[in-house]
Amino acid sequence: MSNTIQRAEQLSYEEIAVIGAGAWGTALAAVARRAGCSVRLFSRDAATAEAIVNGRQNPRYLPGITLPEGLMATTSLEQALDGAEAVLIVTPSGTIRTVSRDVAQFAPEGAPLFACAKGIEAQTGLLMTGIIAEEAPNRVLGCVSGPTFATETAAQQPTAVTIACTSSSAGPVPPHKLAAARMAASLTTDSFRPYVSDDLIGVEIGGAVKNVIAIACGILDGAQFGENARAALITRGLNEIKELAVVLGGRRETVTGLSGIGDLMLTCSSTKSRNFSYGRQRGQGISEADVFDGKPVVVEGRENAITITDLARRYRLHMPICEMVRAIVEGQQPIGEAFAAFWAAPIEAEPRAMQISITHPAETAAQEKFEELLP
Ligand SMILES: NC(=O)C1=CN([C@@H]2O[C@H](COP(=O)(O)OP(=O)(O)OC[C@H]3O[C@@H](n4cnc5c(N)ncnc54)[C@H](O)[C@@H]3O)[C@@H](O)[C@H]2O)C=CC1
Ligand SMILES: O=C(CO)COP(=O)(O)O
Repeated sequence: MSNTIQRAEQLSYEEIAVIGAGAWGTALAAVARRAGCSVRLFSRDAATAEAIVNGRQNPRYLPGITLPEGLMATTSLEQALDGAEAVLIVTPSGTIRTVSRDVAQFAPEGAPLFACAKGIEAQTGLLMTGIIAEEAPNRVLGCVSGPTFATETAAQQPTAVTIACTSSSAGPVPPHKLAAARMAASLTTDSFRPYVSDDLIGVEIGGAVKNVIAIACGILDGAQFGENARAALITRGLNEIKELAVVLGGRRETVTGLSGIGDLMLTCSSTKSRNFSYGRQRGQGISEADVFDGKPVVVEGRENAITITDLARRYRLHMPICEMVRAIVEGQQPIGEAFAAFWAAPIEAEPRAMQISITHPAETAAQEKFEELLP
């Protein structure tokens, strides 16, 4: 056993509750269990809970992966949270308000709550921890984010994440710093490596915006625009993440970390990503109704293209890639037209955000070119 893991064991939480037994909740629960914690995983589906406890499998979300021994699962939220020293909330971003309201009822006082979903709420424009702060006040809040496909993490392939925390109170050891360090220790194994940060906003913005950029990259891939274009979108997308993070009070350098460029690179270049796959299918000409053969799949960037651009507009910040994805998912513009408008933006200094101009002379030619390439 390495020194790092021995040190981590001393700081680690003993009892952790994980809320949400989908792909990522189950993978994180498995990591915490392998790191030596006692873990109770809440599943709203009885068959999933039963399969985890008795078969060490989650056949619906992580087929073929053997989970660690002793991982408990339950359909009772109260039981999952009973005695928990820390809680990981791992349901899709659109459910975080109701889930955290329920969690607040049963989570022991003082237990920090960590958001593991990626997104921004419609109407309020709040990040995940902002929502949790409203529903579960007076708690230390944190998030776990980074380049992490659940299947790889659950199969114990090397994975690194950022854990960020904040709290309003201070002390000799600020409680949020301690919580971040303790959660990092609780998730440290030979294959899982957390890094800590105190820039909650910067970390959460990276996770939310990268899903939208991944849709854009998927569309390009599906329409066979080539890899030069993808590299350009990733780079310009990183700029959009940075601009929004900074405007909201996050730090520029966080964007160059795991939760920023790390997650952006991963999600924008792999069909393991649901957001990238969704975009790819749309780029191949598959209609909104027929993507994923009509099956319900969590594609947060679709909704977040709207929530993020709404938020950016409030701050008079222009996010051209997110605006383009919004125009496509809302059906305001056909894909070729939306890309052409984006691509024909006036030339300006590279570090600045690009501006869309509907009068740019290159627009018509670019639009024709893109329409030619599209199916
Ligand atoms: N799958 C992945 O590789 C990763 C996912 N994430 C994030 O984790 C979050 C969850 O995603 P996944 O686990 O992949 O989704 P998933 O679709 O695999 O599972 C979602 C789970 O949440 C449960 N759920 C939905 N609504 C609920 C509610 N109201 N109460 C209790 N449980 C509820 C579902 O029953 C299901 O078990 C998302 O925000 C996603 O962005 C983050 C990193 C990696
Ligand atoms: O967040 C993820 C990887 O870090 C998972 O991405 P998708 O939701 O696109 O599958």
